[in-house]
Amino acid sequence: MASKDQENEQRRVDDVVNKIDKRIDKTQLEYEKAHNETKRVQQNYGNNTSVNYVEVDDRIETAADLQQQRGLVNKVVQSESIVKNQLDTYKKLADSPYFGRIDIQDSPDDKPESLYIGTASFVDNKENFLVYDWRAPISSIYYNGTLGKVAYKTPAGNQSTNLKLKRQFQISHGKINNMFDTNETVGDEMLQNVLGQQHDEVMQNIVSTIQKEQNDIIRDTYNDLLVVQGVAGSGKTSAILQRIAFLLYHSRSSLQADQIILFSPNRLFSHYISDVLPSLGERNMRQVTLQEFIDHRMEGLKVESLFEQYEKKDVISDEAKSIHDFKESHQYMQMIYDYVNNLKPADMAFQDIMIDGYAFFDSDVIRDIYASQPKLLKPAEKFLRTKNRLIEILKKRVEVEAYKPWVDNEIDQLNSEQYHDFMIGHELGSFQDEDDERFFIAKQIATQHFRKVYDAIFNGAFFDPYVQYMRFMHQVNYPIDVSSAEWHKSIKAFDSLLELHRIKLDNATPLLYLRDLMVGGGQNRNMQYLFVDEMQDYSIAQLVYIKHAFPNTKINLIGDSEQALFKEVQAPEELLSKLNEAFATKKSRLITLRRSYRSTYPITNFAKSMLPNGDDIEAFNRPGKDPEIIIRYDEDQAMDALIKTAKRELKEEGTVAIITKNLKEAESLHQHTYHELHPNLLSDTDSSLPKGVVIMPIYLAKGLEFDSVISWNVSEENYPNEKYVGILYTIATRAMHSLTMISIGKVSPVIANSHLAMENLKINHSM
Ligand SMILES: Nc1ncnc2c1ncn2[C@@H]1O[C@H](COP(=O)(O)OP(=O)(O)OP(=O)(O)O)[C@@H](O)[C@H]1O
Repeated sequence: MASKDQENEQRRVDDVVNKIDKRIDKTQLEYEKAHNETKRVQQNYGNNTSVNYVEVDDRIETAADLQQQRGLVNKVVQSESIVKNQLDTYKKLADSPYFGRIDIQDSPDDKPESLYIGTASFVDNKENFLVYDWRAPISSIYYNGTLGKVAYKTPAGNQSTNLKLKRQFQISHGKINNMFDTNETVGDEMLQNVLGQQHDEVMQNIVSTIQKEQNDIIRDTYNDLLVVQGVAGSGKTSAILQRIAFLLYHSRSSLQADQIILFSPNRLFSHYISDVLPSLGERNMRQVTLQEFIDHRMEGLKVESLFEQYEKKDVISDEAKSIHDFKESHQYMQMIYDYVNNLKPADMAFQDIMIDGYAFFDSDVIRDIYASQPKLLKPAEKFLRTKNRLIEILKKRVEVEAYKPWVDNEIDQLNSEQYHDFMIGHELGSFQDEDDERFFIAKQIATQHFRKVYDAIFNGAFFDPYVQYMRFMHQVNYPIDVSSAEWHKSIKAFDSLLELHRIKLDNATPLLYLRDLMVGGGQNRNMQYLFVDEMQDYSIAQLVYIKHAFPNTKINLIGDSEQALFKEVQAPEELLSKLNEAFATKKSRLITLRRSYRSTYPITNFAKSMLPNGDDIEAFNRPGKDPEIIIRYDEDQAMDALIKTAKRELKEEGTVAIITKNLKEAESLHQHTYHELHPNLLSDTDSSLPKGVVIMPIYLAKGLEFDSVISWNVSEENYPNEKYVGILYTIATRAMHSLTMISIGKVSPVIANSHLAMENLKINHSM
């Protein structure tokens, strides 16, 4: 490219940066003004909150005043934060104002127009767009179109134009470091550059190099269910984060960041992606792991984690596995739904509400109240009405009780301080006579006495969801390959675990579903978008429950069936049809990403050769060294090799991860290498990635990436058959630049049986 071009472009950059700098100065002043205003109002509010409360009238006035003040504080805080955001955005733009340029010509008679695209818009004082936000409708041409006629969507309908030039820039500190003209959607040269860099502690946005298929994911506003199946490292997570930024821009007036929820695989991952949205000028969405979500709803019970379930996977019998699969199916959830909706009051697990050793409300009374509700109401509505009725009865009972001698006795024994406490909010003389005042206190004493009953009603404690779930299991049609003995054993096991306040994960979601359907609650109707990353690790039952919990959301499920650690691979189309059925969605779309960006060409080629359908994966052409396999014949030698390799990699690469099959292995490695490597052993409670060597079981490495990966003990003994391909594939694809595998003894057939794999490997028998 002629350097003249670059000079001209640099002049434009200088000019734009100059204007941005001036805007920064102006905005800085506005910010200071807003900040001072906030301080002033807050101080004023502070003074007002210390007013005298003695007189009732004063109090009312003060409350109204305070409310007004509080409103004012919120308003100024909000304006300050808007100006602060603007300032941050301008500062980012001043460093790198844009990354793309498109020249378009609507008709041959028009002069081509040059548009520059960056992470946010910048408009000069004369309303000229010097930079277009990457999410503006016109910017989609940059990501989608090759030169020639192109179409793009606008709120007013489809438009078309002629794309004459597409140029990419790498600008930092206001200087163009690189620029390329390209006919491709976003040229590989730029990608090579970005991908060749070392791993950052946190994930970076991909705004300047979004690929066409990723752009389809990002800009979809039509479908209610979007399923993205993409090979490892194809940018699924990157694309959905960009999508969230896009949605927040697209629906600015109706969508807030906290109306979007992302289910992420673990806390490390949550931390890893936490910078992407802020780097695009947006607030982070809500994030939760499945474990946190279920634990929160299962107060009081310890729920088995996905990781614990995974650790036990190897030792489970075929029949037990059938039961497990059954409980994780859509069919099982549907059975629960049908069961709940056809349940007769006589079969409901009501229980007495007890106080002082007697049944204040007998379960039969409760049952009768429930049974007297209109037949057509949903169970949860009947339940709510039952609660209301019980409260009514309780209130009447409290009034009657207030006249009883035991209450009189208690009043007589009150000291003056206790008496005064009961009178708070009621000035002396506000009652007609002494009896009136005494009754007022008597009612409070009786209410206090029956508080437990009130709480039990309020919390729905007159219904036992665990017993109900067991009754459900007793009557359900379990799969034919499961014997009656095994099924009943599983019910017993559920019961025994419950005694210990524990529950297995495959029972947790159906139980929660049953409870919510029976008693209501558990639903957040405010949430608008649901994202589930690493969806292959979720059962359909879990997804059904999550959707039930966020009923008004558009659903986005992102995953890679080949990386299934916890269950078998499922064909994406088959999965989509199951999901469509489970969610009853009308508008759905499956987007498949086949190109893998994370790893070098040799690593991706090796990883894909382990898979039966690996040829579908397209490796991005980034050169690098061949993966290496080190074979040793006893554990000590293997450990030596591991230490040497880790030291070497630490010198050459940034982050080094030793990844194991399970926690036990990780713990043992940590112990054995501690003095030599000072590694960090990561657990599922960790929320940030330390520097240096890290050791972790594969399920904690989900969604993450490292400059160098060492896969521990890929032997036949450890990974005996193709059931383990998902684990080995996931481990290999965490590596960006370097992959080493260590085997104690014969290598796993998953690796060895793939002739391509062995051809691609550098095999090392001595070191
Ligand atoms: N268009 C792109 N431009 C630049 N980098 C990209 C692009 N797409 C993906 N990448 C990079 O590739 C790597 C993998 O991306 P990401 O983690 O989003 O993939 P993934 O499909 O979610 O992976 P996995 O399923 O293996 O966890 C990241 O380093 C990301 O920055």
